[in-house]
Amino acid sequence: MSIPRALTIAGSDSGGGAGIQADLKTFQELDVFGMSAITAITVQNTLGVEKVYPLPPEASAEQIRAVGSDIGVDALKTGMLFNAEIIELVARQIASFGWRNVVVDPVMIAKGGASLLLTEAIQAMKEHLLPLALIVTPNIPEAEVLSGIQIRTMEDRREAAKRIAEHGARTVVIKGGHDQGDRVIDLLYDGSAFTGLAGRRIETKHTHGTGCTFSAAIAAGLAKGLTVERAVEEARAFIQAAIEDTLELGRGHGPTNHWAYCRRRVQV
Ligand SMILES: Nc1ncnc2c1ncn2[C@@H]1O[C@H](COP(=O)(O)OP(=O)(O)O)[C@@H](O)[C@H]1O
Ligand SMILES: Cc1ncc(COP(=O)(O)O)c(N)n1
Repeated sequence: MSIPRALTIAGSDSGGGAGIQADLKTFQELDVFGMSAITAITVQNTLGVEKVYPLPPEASAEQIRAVGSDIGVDALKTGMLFNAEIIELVARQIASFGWRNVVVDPVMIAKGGASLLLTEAIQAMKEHLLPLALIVTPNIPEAEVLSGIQIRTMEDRREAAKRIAEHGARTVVIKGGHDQGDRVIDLLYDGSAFTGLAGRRIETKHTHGTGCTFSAAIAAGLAKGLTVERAVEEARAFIQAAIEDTLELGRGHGPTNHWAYCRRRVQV
């Protein structure tokens, strides 16, 4: 039996709700063997990011080389990459292995406002990483930065997706977590057609790590051989359950519940 293998290249969240920790929990729940290449260590809890310690760029590259050359990678995701040097070395490793199932979560700013990507690194992300992406998953503020346009309407969102695709990402998913109203819509653009994945908006402050969890679930689906559309659909169901079954941890913006999706499946 061959076990699907997924790699996360991201920052560590000591609070366990986002970053590497969220990704590995998600891989585990979705029956995928999880591996990690840590790019930075954050001192973080539900109240916010207190400090960021980026690792030397070679540390990220060497972790990727070590797992890629031995264990193998069926799919990977990137999260917090922090600076241009890390982005360049990570992109070089991904390209040298020729990995295709690449999910880029262009993490820029934590929900609490801390910067997880230096402004000068945005160009490196567009130039080196987006061309390698099978899927890129910006939230609305990240989509505005990557596309250079302000997003107010659904039409703006479609235009932004087209512009982001011009950087080379095969599929663009603009996430709707920042939507107002009673529905959230994640917009998927595959280079020719748009698909809206709508869900009920859950009123909660416990959404720490939603984007990390969502992109990790997509990578898990790709590792198992799902199509892009199926992997995104399952990731939406995973994050919806994880937000709904809140854990109420911490005094600030708490983590989502990584057990929820699979526990529900066992019950039905
Ligand atoms: N309050 C919410 N209710 C339902 N789904 C949500 C909510 N907040 C986020 N999501 C979903 O979580 C995923 C991550 O979206 P988002 O929160 O926008 O990402 P990020 O963490 O990068 O800001 C998306 O699939 C989005 O639709
Ligand atoms: C290490 C790390 N990676 C990513 C996020 C983004 O998550 P969120 O936007 O939910 O704060 C984070 N807070 N910490």
